[in-house]
Amino acid sequence: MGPHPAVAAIRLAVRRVLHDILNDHHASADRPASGEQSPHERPPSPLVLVACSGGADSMALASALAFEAPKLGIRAGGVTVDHGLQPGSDLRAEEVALRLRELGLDPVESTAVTVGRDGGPEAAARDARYAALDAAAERHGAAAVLLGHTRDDQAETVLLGLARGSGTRSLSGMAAVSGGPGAARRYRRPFLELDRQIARKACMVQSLPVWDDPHNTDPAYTRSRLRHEGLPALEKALGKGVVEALARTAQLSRDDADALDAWARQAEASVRDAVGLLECAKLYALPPAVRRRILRQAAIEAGAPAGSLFARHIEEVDRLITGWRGQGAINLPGKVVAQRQGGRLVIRQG
Ligand SMILES: Nc1ncnc2c1ncn2[C@@H]1O[C@H](COP(=O)(O)OP(=O)(O)OP(=O)(O)O)[C@@H](O)[C@H]1O
Repeated sequence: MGPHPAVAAIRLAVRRVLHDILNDHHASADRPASGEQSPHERPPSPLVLVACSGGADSMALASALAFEAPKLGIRAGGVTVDHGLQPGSDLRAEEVALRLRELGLDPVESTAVTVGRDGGPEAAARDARYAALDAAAERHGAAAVLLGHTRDDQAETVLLGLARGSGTRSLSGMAAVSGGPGAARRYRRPFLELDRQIARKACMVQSLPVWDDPHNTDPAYTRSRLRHEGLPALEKALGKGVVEALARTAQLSRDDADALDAWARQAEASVRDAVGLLECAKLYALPPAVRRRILRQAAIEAGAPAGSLFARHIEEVDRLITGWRGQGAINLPGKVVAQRQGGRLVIRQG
């Protein structure tokens, strides 16, 4: 008898991603940086780490990784981050690490972080967590880090973007593959198209103990309210397919955003004058979606931090082009100033 369908589903999702990681690994081994590597030298087997909170999604992920990796000659390890936000969280983290070792993962580490306050509690915890995961990946020379985000998490992310009134990039949610410092394809999300219930079921039938983070049900957190009140209300009003539709929206938006980004990169060179300043008349002629991307990029290059640059900032800069009535300089985050001078748009740190 084969494995339970839920277990088969999580394993298949992980196996696909491990194949991608192996392909990337072999491609990079085929390009020796020094040119001195012997063509017969086999690259060492890659290490893949699972980022595990001890929750159902990432425990299911850890179990599938432990099962699939050895079959492909991949080493599998795990990291759990102790955010230090609840009493006894250090013991919890040790317990999660123990469970990961019991699954046969090696190396396994539990790493403690200090969560700051920047951007609110959720964003601060996330920043600290990714910094710790990046550091662990570097320390162990890992080829990739797996994250347990599911299709439900993706739907929540799309709704949050929608409610913020942001553009297609934000509606495109989380990428199946994304980067960390110095490693463009470090993070992989094998469960992004998988129903959260399947991960839960897979833990249950494998008798894996899971821990439910109290933050996930704490109504003080926006995402938690969305998960427990917002999405169920939407499903009640619109039908069960909402989560799937939102996840599909993410993919469609990602493709659109990628295409518009590419268009903006191409158009950028054509709107600059001989000394590299942006020409307002040429910007005016572009579609707003392309023009705003160019303006946003120019602000970032001038030193505005991407994370604090919002749509309303760019709209205001855009009005220097489309609604010119002699406005003064526009102040942007990072002490960047945008102003119109003699038909040119000057964006620089002031
Ligand atoms: N404390 C942690 N240590 C290590 N990885 C974590 C931790 N918290 C979250 N992650 C990783 O980030 C993913 C998303 O976490 P998030 O808290 O947004 O989702 P979740 O639905 O609570 O996931 P899970 O059920 O796995 O806890 C997790 O699946 C896991 O891979």
